[in-house]
Amino acid sequence: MHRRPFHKHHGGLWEFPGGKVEPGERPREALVREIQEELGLSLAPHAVQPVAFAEEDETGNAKPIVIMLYSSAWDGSPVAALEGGKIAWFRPHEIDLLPKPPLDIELSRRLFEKG
Ligand SMILES: Nc1nc2c([nH]c(=O)n2[C@@H]2O[C@H](COP(=O)(O)OP(=O)(O)OP(=O)(O)O)[C@@H](O)[C@H]2O)c(=O)[nH]1
Repeated sequence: MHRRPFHKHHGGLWEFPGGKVEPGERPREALVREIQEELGLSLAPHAVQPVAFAEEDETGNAKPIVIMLYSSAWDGSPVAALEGGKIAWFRPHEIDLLPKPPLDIELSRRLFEKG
């Protein structure tokens, strides 16, 4: 998990590592790029598999955020939180207890199949 830098939106909260899809990019290409930039890890695009998605409530933001969660195999170990914040490994029951932004709460429920 990645703890967002304190000065940013949702600062100090733990999220699944990733980032925004750039124009002209496929979602999984964005994930491979973001994981390289943020963690220094190379993912093979064919090893990346969709797991779940979560979307902001439509009654709120006029452009609701959608976050797609993928799983992947990889080689090596994450170097560090290369773009700020902190990274750490947690077991599922520990992820449950971490303070997280709303969509990551939903994604972790889906990932660990709690409905
Ligand atoms: N992970 C996560 N991010 C959320 C949620 N809701 C929400 O508005 N966001 C926002 O979505 C954006 C995610 O973009 P990002 O992962 O590239 O984060 P970032 O702050 O490094 O991006 P930026 O500095 O380029 O804006 C952040 O501004 C984050 O605050 C949520 O539930 N989970």
